[in-house]
Amino acid sequence: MNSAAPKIRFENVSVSYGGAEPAVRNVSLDIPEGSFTVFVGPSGCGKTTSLRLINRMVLPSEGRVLLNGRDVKEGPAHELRRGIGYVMQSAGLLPHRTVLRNIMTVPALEGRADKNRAMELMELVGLDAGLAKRYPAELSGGQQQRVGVARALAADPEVVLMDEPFSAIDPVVRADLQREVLRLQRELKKTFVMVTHDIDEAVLLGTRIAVFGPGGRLAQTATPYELLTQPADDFVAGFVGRDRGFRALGYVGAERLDTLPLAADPEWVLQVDDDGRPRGWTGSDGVTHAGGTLYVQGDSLRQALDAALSSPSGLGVVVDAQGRAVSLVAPSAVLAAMDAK
Ligand SMILES: Nc1ncnc2c1ncn2[C@@H]1O[C@H](COP(=O)(O)OP(=O)(O)OP(=O)(O)O)[C@@H](O)[C@H]1O
Repeated sequence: MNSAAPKIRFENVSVSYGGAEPAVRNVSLDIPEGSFTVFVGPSGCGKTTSLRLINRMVLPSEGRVLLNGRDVKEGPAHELRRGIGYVMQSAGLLPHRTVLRNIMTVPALEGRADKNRAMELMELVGLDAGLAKRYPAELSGGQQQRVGVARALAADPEVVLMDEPFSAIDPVVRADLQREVLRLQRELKKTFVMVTHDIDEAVLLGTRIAVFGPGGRLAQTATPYELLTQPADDFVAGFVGRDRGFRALGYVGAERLDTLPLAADPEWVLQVDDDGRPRGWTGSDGVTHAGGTLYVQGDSLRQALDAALSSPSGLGVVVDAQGRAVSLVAPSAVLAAMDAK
């Protein structure tokens, strides 16, 4: 296949379940190979339906969906789905099967169950090998979802679909799982398509974000940065939220950030340890205060602004890769660097 051609293409796709409004309305969308594409939007705007068009769980009423340039309607559904892993909101594990047998569900159907491969997958998704013989009910929600991810990867699919995979998981575990999935996608370089209604999750994970709006309309497809800085219309701007400007800073490198010498402010003395790592700020009253967040050289402007605003002296500490203080940054310098963009 031509490498420039999209992995998945929606061509003027509409889906009607027979209601007054279509669930998906005239959606055209290209999903590049190896991308992490996120479908995001409020409830009921056609995200899940769109995801299911890819593995043919739903058929278009109009238009077509192509995978590798081929209409997904062609050929048997089971062949199509062999190349597409699917992770659901509730992990959807088979309760009477052990973790290991759950992971091997799809390969076993094809007579290719391989226990060593299943153990490798457990390790890949961060599951302790000791859990292999447990049953789903003996796992936490987060562990079950990891099993769901391992199962989706078991047949070595080229595309992985995930439908709100983290929404039933508590926030701390969710952050862990999000990081793992991001790492997995980068490592495996597969095409991931995920549905969420959480814009922060979309911005965190997505390399491409498709925002769905009321009536199953595709309102915008963009990179996270474009979405935060150039929402296509009022609906997208409202959905993305009010602090989008601040979040967009997370994507802006700080190449042209003006910094100050460590002794720039006579009122405040930066304390450092023997290795030059910051240990706090001593004010003119002689009291030493804990420092704020540190800004590691090369990080985004968002981190630079955070360091400046959280510092008791009002000046953020810039550190090198070894954590040694090298300079200071004022909030005004961050704003100037933003303006220069
Ligand atoms: N099997 C179905 N039969 C009839 N109507 C359906 C069916 N599945 C979805 N719908 C309707 O289609 C519309 C889009 O639903 P869909 O589940 O795709 O939206 P969604 O954006 O994923 O929403 P949510 O975030 O709530 O899951 C909704 O109005 C829904 O009620």
